[in-house]
Amino acid sequence: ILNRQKHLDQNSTANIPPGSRGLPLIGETIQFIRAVNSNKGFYDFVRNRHIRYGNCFKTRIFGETHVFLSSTESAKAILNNESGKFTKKYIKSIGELVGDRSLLCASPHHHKLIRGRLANLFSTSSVSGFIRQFDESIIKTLGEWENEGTVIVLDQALEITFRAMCKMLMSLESEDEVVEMLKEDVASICKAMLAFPIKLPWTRFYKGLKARRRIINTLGKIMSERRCSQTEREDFLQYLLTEDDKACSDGNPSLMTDAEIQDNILTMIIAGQDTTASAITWMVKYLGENQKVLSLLRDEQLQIAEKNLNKSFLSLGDLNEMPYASKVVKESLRMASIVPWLPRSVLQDSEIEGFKIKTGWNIDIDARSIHLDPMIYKDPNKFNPSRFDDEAKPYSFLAFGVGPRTCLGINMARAMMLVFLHRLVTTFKWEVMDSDSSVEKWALFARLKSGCPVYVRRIDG
Ligand code: HEM
Repeated sequence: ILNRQKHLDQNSTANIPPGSRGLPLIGETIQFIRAVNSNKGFYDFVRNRHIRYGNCFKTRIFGETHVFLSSTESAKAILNNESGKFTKKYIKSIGELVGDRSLLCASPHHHKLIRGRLANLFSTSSVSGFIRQFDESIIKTLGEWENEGTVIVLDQALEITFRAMCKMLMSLESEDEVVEMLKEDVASICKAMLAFPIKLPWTRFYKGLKARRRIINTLGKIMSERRCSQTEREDFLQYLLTEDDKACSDGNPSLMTDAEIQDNILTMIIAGQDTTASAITWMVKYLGENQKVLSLLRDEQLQIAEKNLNKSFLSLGDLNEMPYASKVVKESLRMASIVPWLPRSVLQDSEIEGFKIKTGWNIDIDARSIHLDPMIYKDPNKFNPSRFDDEAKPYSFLAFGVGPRTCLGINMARAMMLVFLHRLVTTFKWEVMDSDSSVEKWALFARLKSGCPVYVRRIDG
């Protein structure tokens, strides 16, 4: 496949990508929603068309044209975006739910400013502090598991990651009343993200919007209380407010408005909770089904546990000494492809892989197909962390994206997965009680429908 990306000229012989435009006006939206509402999940819609049409195809959903691409060459060109011809774009429903000031939806210029501000929050020292907090919380949760019993991993992981996000962003503790309410509202927003953007009281989308409004109000109240409080907190919100106040008192314009801070705190909860919890759940399933891998992993982790006998919590240094666990995390992310495709919009007519791509179309890099391409990964459906002993082919590992829109929380996410792994494998043995790989309906990120029930037994029990 040629990776030629150039201005279309009058004489271009490039073709329009293959694919069906579906019915007038609604295109293939019904087929898409049918997949969203099935146990195979919304990716099934893309998988079927990828099989039928190949690495580049076109469809129409929610009134817009989408082109799906699944080659490392197109990933490189589009995600790096050196030509400046592409911008990030989510479907309308997602945009309205996270808010137009969220860095997910901001214009390229605005995105640069907000990302610059938020990137400071993810410094090495902030990740180090987070690891300690997170470890403490994991130890507490695993301590509550019975000596022997069945645990639903997804429920536990959603709880743990939500608590971690609330603490890191706003110093909210699980006992705080507001946390439970926020959790339910965030879940309603996530369920509304793939819904028809119809605002009628009984629709999923409307309920998601109402949940968003409640969250924004709560965040507004938390911010006002913070401004009046004498207590200095060490969290993301404090940092954003202090920087902002400093700029204003120096006579500079506000760095981020309150509305921007609110949209972006909400964005970080949504971007960080569900994704990491789903990834942890798949990882537990893959390990439970691959005992040889688990045994190698446990050997590595028990050595670290032994070395840390006199230390209560893991540090960043410990996580840097987990080469096998890091490969387990990477392999789990490859196989699960939690974010199945990376959405962009075309700002200027282009030619990609020999096909015409028109201004205004959406272009989606199909990360899942790349992750499961046998030409890139040998035996792609085999869970084999050692495949990452060698460097992966450039642009073939897209779990966190690449380029200027790479996941901001990548180090936090990896840290959460490694800390969870360490505590799990050094405390428990487990058996996966339901091997069904069906995914939850309406979920934006691939979540196991079974939630992955496991029967756990303490190692020393
Ligand atoms: C395993 C867990 C996670 C996965 C698989 C994941 C994956 C991704 C992916 C694929 C993107 C979009 C990249 C693109 O479109 O090119 C993204 C963006 C983002 N992620 Fe994550 N993420 C995870 C955890 C987190 C966490 C823990 C946080 C924050 C605490 C976070 C914050 C963000 C933000 C703010 C963006 C938007 C970046 C931008 O548009 O500039 N993510 N993530």
